[in-house]
Amino acid sequence: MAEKVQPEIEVEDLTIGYGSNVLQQNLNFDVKPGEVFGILGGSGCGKSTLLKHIIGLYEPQKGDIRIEGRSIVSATDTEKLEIMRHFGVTYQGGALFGSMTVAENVALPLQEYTGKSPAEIARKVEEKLKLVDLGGFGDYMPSELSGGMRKRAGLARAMALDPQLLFFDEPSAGLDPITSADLDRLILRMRDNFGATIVVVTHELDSIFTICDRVAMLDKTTKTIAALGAPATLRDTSENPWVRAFLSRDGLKSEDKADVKVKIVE
Ligand SMILES: Nc1ncnc2c1ncn2[C@@H]1O[C@H](COP(=O)(O)OP(=O)(O)OP(=O)(O)O)[C@@H](O)[C@H]1O
Repeated sequence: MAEKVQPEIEVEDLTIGYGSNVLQQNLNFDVKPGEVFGILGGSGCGKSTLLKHIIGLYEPQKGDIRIEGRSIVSATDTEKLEIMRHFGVTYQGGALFGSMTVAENVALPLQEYTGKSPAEIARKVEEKLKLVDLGGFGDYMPSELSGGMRKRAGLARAMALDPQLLFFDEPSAGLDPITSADLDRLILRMRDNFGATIVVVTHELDSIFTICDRVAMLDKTTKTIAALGAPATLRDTSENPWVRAFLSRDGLKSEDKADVKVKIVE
């Protein structure tokens, strides 16, 4: 009998929003260990907000989120910090501190969370920079790097503590297609060589099919998950025309548009 593996992340009956405004409700899904899981949906449907809830930055209006079995919603501040130590996050712009060198940026989590000596930290920083093909760039300032290099430096910082769980918000936004494909390869390397579990918010269709094992598609109209599964399967077999259109380059066909209206009226 197959061994039952505990999900890395469990999202249960989750409702999220700001103030009394509900963005998404009744969200239920798991992220399994070692998978790349995509959060998709139209602009403003609440993808980044969901990610921020999962990493414990916001409190949900309702429901629970468990990371490796531990609720990040009901955790005390100390417990939350302990859970947060186990994962790495990169934000949209790479979010490096502009007044620090690349190496100093990557060293930050190591200085904050480990008792490593400066020499050990320097070794670890160079190892992580090499991993993202930025070996030798430690002394550069973020402003001296290209957009793609800054994103990779952000990734190196997110990986400084060797987390098993990584979160990326729009990793390839604003990058040219080649740089974006490099970043995709890097994400797959994290999964395949280090067994990392990765949650990614993305718009890029190429990326979705290249890196995501499964996706959750958030619908802005119904305010909940429209589809959950492997992106190619959803594109080819979903009964929801919006889901098929979103995942294909065709856009909505006219008969599907009529279908969507009917569904909304229902
Ligand atoms: N701190 C905040 N306070 C109030 N409203 C917010 C806040 N952050 C985001 N919003 C609003 O919540 C909605 C969803 O935002 P969010 O960034 O989660 O969407 P998204 O799906 O990630 O969008 P995009 O694809 O455009 O980045 C938007 O209408 C946004 O203006």
